[in-house]
Amino acid sequence: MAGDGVFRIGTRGSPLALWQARTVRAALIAAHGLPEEAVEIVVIKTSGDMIQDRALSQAGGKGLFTKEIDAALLDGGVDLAVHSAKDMPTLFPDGIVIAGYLPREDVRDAFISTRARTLMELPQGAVVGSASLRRQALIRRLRPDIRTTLLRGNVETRLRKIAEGEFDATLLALAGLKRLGMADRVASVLDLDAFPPAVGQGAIAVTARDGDARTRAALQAIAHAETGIALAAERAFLTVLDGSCRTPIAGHAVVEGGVVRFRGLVLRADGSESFEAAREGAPEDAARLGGEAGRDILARAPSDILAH
Ligand SMILES: NCc1[nH]cc(CCC(=O)O)c1CC(=O)O
Repeated sequence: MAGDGVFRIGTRGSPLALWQARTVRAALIAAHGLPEEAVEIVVIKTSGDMIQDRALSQAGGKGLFTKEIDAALLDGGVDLAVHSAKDMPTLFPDGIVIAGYLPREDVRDAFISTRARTLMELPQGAVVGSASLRRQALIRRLRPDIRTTLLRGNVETRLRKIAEGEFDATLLALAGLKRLGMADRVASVLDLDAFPPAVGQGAIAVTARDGDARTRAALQAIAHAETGIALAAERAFLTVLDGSCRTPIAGHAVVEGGVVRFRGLVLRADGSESFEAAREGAPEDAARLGGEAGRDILARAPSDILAH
């Protein structure tokens, strides 16, 4: 859209979002030998940024972080947008496509606490703050005695509340902490098997207008194919199960030696039950494999777990 040859990148304004947008900007400049002024960052406030007092699952779900940015893309105010893949809705409006993903960061969750080194070592009845239904359910599956309460806000706010003793512990994505240079706050890293990540965790997605060949071609040069394959499996899984954004869901795919391996999990909110499915196959079948895993769980899980 930009007749001036400039690429405008839309992003939220949180420190993590800005880090992600700057990383995409630097990658574009490096890949195409662009001058600094050829890629601009445009900060866009989203509805999700204004809700701090309740879980987002209670406020309308994930489109909250993308709606205003999608509108800016569609009206040409920006040419591409950068998102944490974890916070994206399963569907974008007509006319917007995911043009690629950056190479994925570590997908695991990190344990942060002033009281213990690991989740299992927390004292009986400890209070863990988290806004994530998945983390709450996985915690209670491992430690039914632990109380989980709502803890929202950006990464810095959450770390401050732990330091001030408002909660005994919290869990955050290791990816975000690394990007913000705060990995030194991590007490321990959770095991992938016991604590599978959210769909998209650690991945950064770039969206563009479907018909904008110039921007899409430019993004092709920085897109990481294996991350795209993994995300195709994970997002297909989520799409099948997305009946309710109040269901704790985990999903993770890896591409190794030309094979994609996916594992997905649906939990009851209190962690008392969980349903798992795994598939592996050719990378070009990634979306089909993720979707099959989702339907497998749909066929087995009690309907009240997945109900609205
Ligand atoms: N929901 C907020 C959010 N979205 C992406 C990340 C971390 C970075 C990532 O997963 O790429 C976080 C914070 C967190 O869960 O700790």
